[in-house]
Amino acid sequence: MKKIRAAVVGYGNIGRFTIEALEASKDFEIAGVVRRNGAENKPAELDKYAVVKDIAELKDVDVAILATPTRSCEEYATKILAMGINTVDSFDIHTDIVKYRSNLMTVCKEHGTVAVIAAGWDPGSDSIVRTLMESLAPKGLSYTNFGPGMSMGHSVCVRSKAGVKNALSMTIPKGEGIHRRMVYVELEDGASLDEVTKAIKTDPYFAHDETHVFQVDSVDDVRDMGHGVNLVRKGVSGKTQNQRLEFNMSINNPALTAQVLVNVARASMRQQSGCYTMIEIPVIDMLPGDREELIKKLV
Ligand SMILES: NC(=O)C1=CN([C@@H]2O[C@H](COP(=O)(O)OP(=O)(O)OC[C@H]3O[C@@H](n4cnc5c(N)ncnc54)[C@H](OP(=O)(O)O)[C@@H]3O)[C@@H](O)[C@H]2O)C=CC1
Ligand SMILES: N[C@@H](CCCC(=O)C(=O)O)C(=O)O
Repeated sequence: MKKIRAAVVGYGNIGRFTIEALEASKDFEIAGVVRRNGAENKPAELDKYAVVKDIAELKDVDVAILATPTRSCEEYATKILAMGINTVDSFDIHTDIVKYRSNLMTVCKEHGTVAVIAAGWDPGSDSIVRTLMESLAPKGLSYTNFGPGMSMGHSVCVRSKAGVKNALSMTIPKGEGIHRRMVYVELEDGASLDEVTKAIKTDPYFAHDETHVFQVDSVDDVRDMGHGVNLVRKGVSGKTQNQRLEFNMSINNPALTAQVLVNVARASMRQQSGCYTMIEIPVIDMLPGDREELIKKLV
């Protein structure tokens, strides 16, 4: 059976774990890795792969897995979809997803391609769990409680601020879906902690949460990429009250995100052209293998 040829765009945390997830998936082959500086300082583990500056240098790519900062996803996706290549990403600014979907929908329809967006674990697999819980108890309240753990999106956001050399943003659950952000920054020489703190606290990633910023000598010394979630819903099925539903997971954040990206890359090959979030795709399309075998095993 023909393998799906995937390119990985961006080789940071999610990019590294995406290569591992692709290597572990028998139905994929790696077309190459796209990096801003191409093959310059190519890491040893990428020896057997093409590392290029532009995806146009790779042959027969079916799907590009965007492992870039969320704020760069739209630019990469728009360009790559227009080349006739599907894209998947883990865009995680919840309030901008509807607009992003609408923008990419137009590009996908014009070029006959598929984009799967907001496909990590939150947004992503948690979105599917929230949808399922809401269907099981249509009236009621759901809460998504993260961590404690490292938010990759918030850490990327802090690293993009002037004067920041490296950063870690920890998400601390305060209950009922409210979180505190504990941010650890390593500063460039001469950078002002006050100015960096102001830039962080006014960014939409942080503006709505209690946020504390601390300067450290080495982010590497304090970083741990573990994270997790506790999703709860208490509600009403039909006319019956007090239905309590819960989903928990404790994970390595980039490893889980990368696995989801590979799953939706596979699913992208099975959809009509258009832009999708994970709740719009049949979950079975995310798994490899024969459909009837999967039904026999899982249903
Ligand atoms: N939905 C979800 O559940 C989750 C979503 N995410 C999202 O994944 C994103 C990536 O996280 P992570 O892998 O930790 O980030 P990293 O900073 O480690 O990696 C991003 C990579 O993208 C490339 N890149 C392209 N454009 C830029 C740019 N303008 N600035 C910096 N790097 C750029 C770089 O690779 P190169 O140098 O090779 O070009 C860089 O290493 C986050 O922004 C987050 O929003 C993460 C976890 C969960
Ligand atoms: N999008 C998150 C994953 C979900 C956890 C989260 O949103 C948080 O810790 O704030 C991430 O980038 O790590």
